[in-house]
Amino acid sequence: MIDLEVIHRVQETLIARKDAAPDSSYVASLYAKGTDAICKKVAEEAAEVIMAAKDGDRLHLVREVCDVWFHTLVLMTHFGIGVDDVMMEFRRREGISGIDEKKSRGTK
Ligand SMILES: N=c1c2ncn([C@@H]3O[C@H](COP(=O)(O)OP(=O)(O)OP(=O)(O)O)[C@@H](O)[C@H]3O)c2ncn1[C@@H]1O[C@H](COP(=O)(O)O)[C@@H](O)[C@H]1O
Repeated sequence: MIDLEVIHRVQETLIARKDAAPDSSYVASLYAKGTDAICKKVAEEAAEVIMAAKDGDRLHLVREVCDVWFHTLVLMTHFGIGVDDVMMEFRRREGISGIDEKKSRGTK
């Protein structure tokens, strides 16, 4: 299993891009366009994930999922949310997952 090191590394780059000139990189230009433009990219990439899921090409789907994760990471970084914040939320949900498992078995 590959750990989350790569995502942390990419987020470090995204943090550094906050101080970069808008025309110096793709991410810096997205920050300069603002929240609406970043959200639009997330929505576009999510739509592309759906299309890839329907065309049945596994590699295409992996690449589109990577695009949506990446643009979500840009959005998170724009709002000062770290990878660890989301990992903590996953861990919290793991702690309550027993309740959901019972529900899915119909035992309440
Ligand atoms: N992981 C990525 C990554 N994934 C996708 N993209 C870019 O996201 C853009 C949008 O993808 P699209 O499929 O919509 O392509 P497009 O139609 O050309 O894009 P638009 O003109 O519509 O915005 C493309 O330009 C991709 O190159 C990425 N750009 C950067 N990264 C990472 O972010 C770091 C910082 O990037 P820069 O700020 O560009 O140096 C890089 O070192 C990488 O690690």
